[in-house]
Amino acid sequence: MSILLEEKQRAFAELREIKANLAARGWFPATSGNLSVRVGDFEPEQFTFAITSSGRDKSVQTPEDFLLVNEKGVATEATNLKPSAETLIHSEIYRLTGAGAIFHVHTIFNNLVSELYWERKSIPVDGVELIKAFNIWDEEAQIEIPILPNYAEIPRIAALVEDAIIPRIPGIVLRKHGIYAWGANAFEAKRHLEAFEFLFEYVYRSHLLNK
Ligand SMILES: CSCCC(=O)C(=O)COP(=O)(O)O
Ligand SMILES: [Zn+2]
Repeated sequence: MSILLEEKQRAFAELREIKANLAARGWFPATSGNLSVRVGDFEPEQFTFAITSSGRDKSVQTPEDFLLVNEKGVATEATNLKPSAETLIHSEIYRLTGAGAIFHVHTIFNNLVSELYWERKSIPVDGVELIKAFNIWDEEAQIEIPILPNYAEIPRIAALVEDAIIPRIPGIVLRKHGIYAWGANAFEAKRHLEAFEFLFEYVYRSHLLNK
């Protein structure tokens, strides 16, 4: 699949902007986190996406921050850059959802609630207005946000994604690790990520209040 230079530049510019925005909130501590945006045509078995390079300080902007990879996570252009260590999780989410963008961050609140609700394997949220950010408009909606184990081997986590995805919930949490939030495009993925983080803080604080 050939990607036009223009499409690549647009994707990198989008990632650069979202990276700076999320970094300003402190959502990439210690080089953690990764971001991707899909580029070009999509078929579940063949697609391309732009993703952050691995291990870099995501709070600084450099010419080496992003690269293009295919659905197997292999670079599609000659480069010395290494894609995110978690690229296979992005690939699997794209394959299964056809999303346009995926953002992954580690925060204190997503780590805390993933442990608090680990045995349940999902984080319950009841009747909070911001659930509407997921386009769920029922009054007093109740949702469950899935939690997966944080295995050291990324392919083992990727293999669990298919069974974990709940179609109306655009995110998955890894235990004591972080969240993957996605959307049809970068605007929607950011809205979803912000909603998840708001809800995690709400869930954690209400747990303390009810103790
Ligand atoms: C120091 S963070 C450990 C790896 C991780 O969870 C992460 O999100 C960043 O990995 P990447 O390879 O995308 O930099
Ligand atoms: Zn991570």
